[in-house]
Amino acid sequence: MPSQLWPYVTPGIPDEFFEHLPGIPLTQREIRLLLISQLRLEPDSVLWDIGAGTGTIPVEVGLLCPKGQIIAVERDEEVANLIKRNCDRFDVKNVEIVEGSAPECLHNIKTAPHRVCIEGGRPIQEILQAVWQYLPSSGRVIATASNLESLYAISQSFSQLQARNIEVVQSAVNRLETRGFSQTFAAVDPIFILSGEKLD
Ligand SMILES: C[S@@+](CC[C@H](N)C(=O)[O-])C[C@H]1O[C@@H](n2cnc3c(N)ncnc32)[C@H](O)[C@@H]1O
Repeated sequence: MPSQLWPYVTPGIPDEFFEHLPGIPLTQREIRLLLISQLRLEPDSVLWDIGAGTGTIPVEVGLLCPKGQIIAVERDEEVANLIKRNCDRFDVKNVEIVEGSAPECLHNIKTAPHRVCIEGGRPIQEILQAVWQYLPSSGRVIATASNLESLYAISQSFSQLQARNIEVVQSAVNRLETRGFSQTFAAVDPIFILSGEKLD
């Protein structure tokens, strides 16, 4: 049953459709689309979204893969409640919210992941190493970096974990905005998206 708020089968929900709290990060639409495409989801994939924030990824993936299962991990209680409200807003039923800090809370999750999205989870190297223990062969991890230190940390971890088929993409997105009397292109913050697979 498609959501009334987003009745389309394609992802790409406008940012302003989500409930958004001041100071709580939200992955902007075009970046979200890149992340979702890199996840290479199957209809029944189990996705762990670590550092789920406003919950835009669980909502989009929940609508895209109604037979899949999304585990949204978020350390902040107020933000975890926001994820729940955003899932309710889009009538998404296949998201379980785990409130806790990764990597410590990961052992509470009952279902192993086929795909893992790590966005903003700190400490990133420890999270990646922990996630790798739960990931089955052919499982896939994507992680984002907004600065050189995170880019290096993720890249080094992938190398230590012997991740295969590594890809790195940097976004460059501009949106037309009205500023005063002008129509101006404004840059969406660029981000690196790294992906790697576990192949035994
Ligand atoms: C960049 S935001 C994610 C935005 C999200 N993808 C969205 O679209 O709304 C990162 C989130 O990760 C959470 N976080 C950071 N470190 C964490 C950790 N170790 N365990 C769980 N959550 C964490 C923060 O509280 C924050 O809400």
